[in-house]
Amino acid sequence: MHEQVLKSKPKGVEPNEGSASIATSSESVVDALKVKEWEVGMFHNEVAATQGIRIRRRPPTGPPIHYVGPFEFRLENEGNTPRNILEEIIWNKDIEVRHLKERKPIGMIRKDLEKAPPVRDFIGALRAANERTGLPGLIAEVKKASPSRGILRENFDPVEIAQSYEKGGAACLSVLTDEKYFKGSFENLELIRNSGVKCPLLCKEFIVDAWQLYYARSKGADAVLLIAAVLPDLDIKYMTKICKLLGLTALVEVHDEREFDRVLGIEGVELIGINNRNLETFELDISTTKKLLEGERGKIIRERNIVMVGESGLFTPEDIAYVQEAGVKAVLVGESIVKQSDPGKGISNLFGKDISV
Ligand SMILES: O=C(O)c1ccccc1NCC(=O)[C@H](O)[C@H](O)COP(=O)(O)O
Repeated sequence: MHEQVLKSKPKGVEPNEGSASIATSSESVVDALKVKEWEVGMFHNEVAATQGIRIRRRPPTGPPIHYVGPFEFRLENEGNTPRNILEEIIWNKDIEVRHLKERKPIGMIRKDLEKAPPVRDFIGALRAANERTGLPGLIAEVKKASPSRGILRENFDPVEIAQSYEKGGAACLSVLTDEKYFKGSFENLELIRNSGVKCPLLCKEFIVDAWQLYYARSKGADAVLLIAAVLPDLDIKYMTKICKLLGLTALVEVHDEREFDRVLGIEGVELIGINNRNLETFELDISTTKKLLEGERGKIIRERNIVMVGESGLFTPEDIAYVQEAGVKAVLVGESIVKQSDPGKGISNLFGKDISV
């Protein structure tokens, strides 16, 4: 493996969490633990790689520190530098969730859960909209920014946008809660939930830990996103079970055939999204939805009555017709509607007709 010296620093200067400062015997134990953590992280990645998952999890403490005299060195190699934007988001999320968990352990969240608003039927709302309009049920996304598009809307009032979406005929809403890359927040989710908006809410987060499921529910979410490009099968199985216990709907997202086949192998999945956007390269291609639903996979979906969602890159009535023809009963749309001065009217433009009636 190619390695290069990333940084050196005198001992005692803290470079990032967990680094040792003075070489004592207790610190060599700490170092040994760090090496162990690193190895466990590697093990997780090896298991994930056997399932075709390219997104690696962050090495818990980075690679082991090497001491040379009064200096410590970390080695930069392909194992401790994110390879693409999705991997970078996931590595940051790992750190963020670790800190949030420390501040709010699961025992504390359980108390909040008792006070959480009742769960709304996410899939039921999508099916009802599809039956009512004959068009895919709309999950309208409340999103201020994204890594691929930058700022989408300067004048961003999450509640106003949510209300306008609901008035325009959205069946459900997707609320970005990631702050660093999407300028979203859990505060937005709570504000929308407490504003009188009745649409069920998807907490659009990068889930890396089951703790986040409890947290999302405690903040009023009705559904969460599980990304197959990030989560190994066992995590998806475990998390879908927890979702069921909490009453949450899991929208499991795939982007290619391999991810789709993995998800179809997991019992109890009822809602699957096909993301037309490659989250590693940002490439958009709405034929991804069609390609994945052709042949045997489409047949399985129909037999199991799974609701399919076409996600990303949908801008025109022709795009909607194209993914509907491919077999989706719902669509998840952000950019094309959130950018409109009147997002509700943006929905009519997107569908080519008023779907609120
Ligand atoms: O959109 C991005 O740049 C992005 C980057 C990394 C991870 C996820 C990302 N987007 C999430 C989504 O897929 C979209 O927010 C969602 O499907 C709506 O897409 P669009 O209608 O194209 O805004």
